[in-house]
Amino acid sequence: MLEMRKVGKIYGKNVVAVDDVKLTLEAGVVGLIGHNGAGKTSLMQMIATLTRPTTGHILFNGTDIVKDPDAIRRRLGYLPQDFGVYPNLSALEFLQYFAALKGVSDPRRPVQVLELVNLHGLAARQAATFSGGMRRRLGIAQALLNDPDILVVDEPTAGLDPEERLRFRHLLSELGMRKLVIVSTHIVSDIEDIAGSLAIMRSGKLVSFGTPDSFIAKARGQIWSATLAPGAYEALGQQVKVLQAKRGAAGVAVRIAHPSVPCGGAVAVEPTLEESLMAQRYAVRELAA
Ligand SMILES: Nc1ncnc2c1ncn2[C@@H]1O[C@H](COP(=O)(O)OP(=O)(O)OP(=O)(O)O)[C@@H](O)[C@H]1O
Repeated sequence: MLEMRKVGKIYGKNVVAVDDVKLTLEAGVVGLIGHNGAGKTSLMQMIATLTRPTTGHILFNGTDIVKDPDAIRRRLGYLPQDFGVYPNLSALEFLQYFAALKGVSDPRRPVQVLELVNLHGLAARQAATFSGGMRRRLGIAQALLNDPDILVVDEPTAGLDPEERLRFRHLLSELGMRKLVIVSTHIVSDIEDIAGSLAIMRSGKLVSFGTPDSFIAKARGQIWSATLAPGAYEALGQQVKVLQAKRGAAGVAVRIAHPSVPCGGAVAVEPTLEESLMAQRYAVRELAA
């Protein structure tokens, strides 16, 4: 459905934002994971035809989207990172406005998409009074107006509370049953239960692509749990990669990524997806010690 052939993006003379990305995607949820500045937004903007690749080609159902951007624009929904709402319009008016801009002529469609994102009870309310999660859902509703085959969503859960995150995840997961949903994030937990595949970007390159299980399988036998005295914890922290540390009465409970037994008393544990990605230096998390 969507094929990236050696796609590159250079800003100005020498900022390489995306570097030689080759990837073919079909329906399902794809998590695009990478640190800040990895090139996720740049890649998504090229898919959304908001900017052109400097090198390479992107094909949608076999058609080059630079030569024929309308081929994908008609079938695409895009929720940018900095999506804003017009403060004086109600949720329904906002969608009616976007429907007109997008040439969606069916007058029932704005109401249908409000139902899809579970905001129909708030159709008459001013979007300016919505919470962050409601605004994101309204953003998705806007992106769904044309019933797209591809939905591109950039950092959708930034600033959402846990309940809103969960609701949002369900929504993307449902949409991924029928569409290609590309979700960028640097928060692994946002997509771990819903992504069928993960594309890992670093410094503009696609460094790994696979199912969540394949990343976990690679880390199996390399994630350890141990409880250490504070002094021992500090010494060990210099030698091995500590993924998580929690101080308690019995000492510091740690989870460690290491190719072999890292210390006395360490027990091999089943890796979480986040730990698997952290072990391979694809994801980071602040340590809570
Ligand atoms: N319009 C631009 N002009 C110049 N450099 C840019 C532009 N947009 C992005 N960059 C640079 O390109 C690189 C990739 O940025 P991009 O926004 O694509 O990364 P990202 O993975 O989406 O990051 P984040 O998670 O912070 O949104 C960064 O070095 C960034 O500073």
